Amino acid sequence: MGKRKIVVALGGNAILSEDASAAAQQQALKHTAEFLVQFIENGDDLIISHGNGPQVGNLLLQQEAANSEKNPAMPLDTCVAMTQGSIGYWLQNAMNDVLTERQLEKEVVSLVTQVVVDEKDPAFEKPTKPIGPFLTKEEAEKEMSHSNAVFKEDAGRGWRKVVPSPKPISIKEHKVINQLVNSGVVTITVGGGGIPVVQKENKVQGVEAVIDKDFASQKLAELVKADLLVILTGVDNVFVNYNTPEQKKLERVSVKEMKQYMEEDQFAAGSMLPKVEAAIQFVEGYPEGKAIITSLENIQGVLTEEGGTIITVMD
Ligand SMILES: Nc1ncnc2c1ncn2[C@@H]1O[C@H](COP(=O)(O)OP(=O)(O)O)[C@@H](O)[C@H]1O
Ligand SMILES: NC(=O)OP(=O)(O)O
Repeated sequence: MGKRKIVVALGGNAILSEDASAAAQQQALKHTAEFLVQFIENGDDLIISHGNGPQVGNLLLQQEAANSEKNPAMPLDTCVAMTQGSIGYWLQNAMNDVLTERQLEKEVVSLVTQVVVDEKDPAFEKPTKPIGPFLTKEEAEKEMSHSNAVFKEDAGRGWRKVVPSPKPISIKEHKVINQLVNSGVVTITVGGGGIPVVQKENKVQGVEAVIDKDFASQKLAELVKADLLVILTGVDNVFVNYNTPEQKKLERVSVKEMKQYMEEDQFAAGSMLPKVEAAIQFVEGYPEGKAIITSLENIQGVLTEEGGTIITVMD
């Protein structure tokens, strides 16, 4: 397999388990880096993106708890920037440590990245992006009774705060990201879906939202003309009839077939559906590209392009 330009989007389990301490997240990222380094050993050029849903929600709670006139809570765009920075810092060092252990010479950088959205995006009227901890129904109802916050049930896993999640239109730093990756630098970018901004003439202005990292990664893969968009999550494959006795794993799938499954409601909103939609959008917009949805543990399958769920425009 020749050298490829790959955008890898890291799912929640690559960063956070039960323990939300900095030390535990750094440890989880070290484990993740041990898998990711296989792309570098394979000679691929790597761009890494990651989520921030649990972290940005936790940070908002900390902001609210300490809010005072002298120490005001930061707005959501700034909280996204803060989590992009902290996770990028952990991941950059985790990658550097593993590269050093394997005696691989490679530069790694994490980049503060802003993603432009449309201020008229209907998502601002309808919050859908789950962030922060899972609550019980009773806890969520109590929170909603004394604030404007909206909580929704998240794919059978509990109740979570939801915030607007507009679609990415463009990525401010995409040219420099391309320059970095083309020079062989492992680039960590669009963390947490990117800092959401709207364009006001020649300036940008932050907006209160959390962009879905799978859509931001898709936009990035399109802008840098990646050969492969890899979406890493908690399962080796996308399934139809998921979690039922009839469940069937999907291996090589065309966009046409995937769209048929979407019509049948095979993919849960807020979990697998955005990944499938991002994969479809990438290969439709850039038919030379391929998208793979799989787990971190199955990177060997990605290296050979034989494992995971591979989505292409071809029938
Ligand atoms: N049809 C499906 N096929 C496979 N997994 C599915 C499906 N529907 C829902 N899921 C669940 O969605 C999860 C991925 O979503 P989520 O955990 O929100 O993403 P992330 O890894 O980005 O944090 C999978 O680990 C799986 O539990
Ligand atoms: N921003 C984002 O999509 O985060 P998660 O993947 O953690 O939900």
